[in-house]
Amino acid sequence: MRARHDQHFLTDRTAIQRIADAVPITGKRVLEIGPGKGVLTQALLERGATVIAVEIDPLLVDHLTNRFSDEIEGGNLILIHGDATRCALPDFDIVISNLPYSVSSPITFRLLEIGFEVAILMYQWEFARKMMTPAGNPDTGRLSVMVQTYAKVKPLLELPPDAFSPPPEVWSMVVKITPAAPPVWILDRKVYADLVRVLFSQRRKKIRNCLKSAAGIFGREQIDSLIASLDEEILSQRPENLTFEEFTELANALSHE
Ligand SMILES: C[S@@+](CC[C@H](N)C(=O)[O-])C[C@H]1O[C@@H](n2cnc3c(N)ncnc32)[C@H](O)[C@@H]1O
Repeated sequence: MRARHDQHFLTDRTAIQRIADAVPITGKRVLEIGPGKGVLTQALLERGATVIAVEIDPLLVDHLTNRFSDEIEGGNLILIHGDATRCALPDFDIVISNLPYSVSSPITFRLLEIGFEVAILMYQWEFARKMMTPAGNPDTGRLSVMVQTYAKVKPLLELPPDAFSPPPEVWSMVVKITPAAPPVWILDRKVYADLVRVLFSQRRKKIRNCLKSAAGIFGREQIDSLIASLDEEILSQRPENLTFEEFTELANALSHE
């Protein structure tokens, strides 16, 4: 049975230290999503960070409130009871979290939209691999294209199920995500995000048909003139075959200057 709220608590002491030491955090505002019982929170506080911890489970919020009453009172820990996919978040510099795996995707998209200096995040192993798959590869998808358009992702640590209690059924991977300028200038980031979403929602279709079915979003005239301007070589590709430059070229052609 899957644990409620993905509650698998990290017990491997070396892994906790390596995650907390992955980037310098003294004096930084660190967002931790899903602090659980607070093992990573403790390590982050010990390194001189101000931690903003967002936990969905009221029982764990009570536990954290008791465990860290001094740090909360001193302003070093801001504890938020809420759903990190949607609750209001104060400003932060860095994100360090052992994420709840069932909401990895919406949380990652949200963090990229908000922006951060660097993120050290633990994901389900397969999810992390997918995120690092380059464009133009059969395994690529909306997540990999969006993440790699705006950031560099580097693997840091792989963890077996027995690093957690209770052990999950899957392996985990910690990655470092560093925001970076897109390879090609994107005129309108919303249009780019909409286009990538639309293309990968029909990933088995060719680009011509994907674009035709997106007329409701971008306008019939815009889509017709884009299709008329494109080479057959692009129109007959599938989304997974496009490069970052080609996604940008299509999105820029649909953007208003
Ligand atoms: C994999 S556990 C990690 C716990 C802790 N960081 C650790 O390493 O031991 C995920 C944590 O995220 C919390 N959680 C699940 N969904 C959440 C959400 N949408 N927003 C905030 N916290 C969430 C769970 O209650 C749980 O404490």
